[in-house]
Amino acid sequence: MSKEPDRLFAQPLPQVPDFAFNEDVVRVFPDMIKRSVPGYPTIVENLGVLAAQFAQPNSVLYDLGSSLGAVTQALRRHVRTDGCRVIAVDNSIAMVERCREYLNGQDSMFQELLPVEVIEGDILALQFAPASVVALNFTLQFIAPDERLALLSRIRQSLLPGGALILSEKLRFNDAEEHALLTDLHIAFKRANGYSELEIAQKRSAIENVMKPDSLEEHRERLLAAGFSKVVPWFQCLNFASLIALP
Ligand SMILES: Nc1ncnc2c1ncn2[C@@H]1O[C@H](C[S@+](CC[C@H]([NH3+])C(=O)[O-])CC(=O)[O-])[C@@H](O)[C@H]1O
Ligand SMILES: O=C(O)C(=O)Cc1ccccc1
Repeated sequence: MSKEPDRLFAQPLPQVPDFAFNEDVVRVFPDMIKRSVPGYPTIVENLGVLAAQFAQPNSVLYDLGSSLGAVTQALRRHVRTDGCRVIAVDNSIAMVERCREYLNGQDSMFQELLPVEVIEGDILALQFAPASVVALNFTLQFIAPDERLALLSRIRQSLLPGGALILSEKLRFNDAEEHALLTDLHIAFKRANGYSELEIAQKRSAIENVMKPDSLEEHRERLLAAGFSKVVPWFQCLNFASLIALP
């Protein structure tokens, strides 16, 4: 994957455009997500470990909003269950092209990886096959809030017994003090990773219209409303968390 550093918001912009997963973002994405999301490498690596516990024979593992395929590759490395295959889906053409290149490269270096198909498409329009693992790793927060319940319900319907949805998201907090503290600590994390005050401010204004985080309580209630029976948080670092939802 590209090692180009993220300097997308380093210069003052007369008007900060809404954030989009375009070519410019794709080029710097691995650096951007690692320096912006506390715990990201831990979440991705352990998603593979978790998935191996839920994978059922002859089923599909979905990586929804796959970006450059980091989660897909963790699934392919850890899951050894017979007859499993991974379907990665993203609606950014730029992401999908680079994702296919990356995964092809991995195929030429390692044997025994699960087969994978990378689909360019909207996860809201996807026809789900019977699935044992569905990963939504920092993707639901970019889906329009009024579409989220229907999407989770369709995922729930596609899940096989013994399977799981793994949902990672940036969190918002209903308690104003808790929200302010964790937001400040996230800014400190970004600063410690070399982002300037200008970069932090411009990125914040770029994402505010396109990325709408929910609280942990909202996630839990919506997952239960979608038909999941149990919601178990397994990771939190500052205002970023990952949940296991069981069918
Ligand atoms: N409706 C949609 N349909 C398909 N894809 C979508 C949609 N909306 C957004 N996306 C895609 O969801 C991804 C979200 S990034 C996921 C990181 C990855 N999971 C990772 O673990 O590296 C999260 C982030 O950058 O914070 C982008 O690639 C979008 O194009
Ligand atoms: O950068 C941030 O503040 C975030 O909340 C995370 C993020 C990471 C990558 C793309 C968009 C948002």
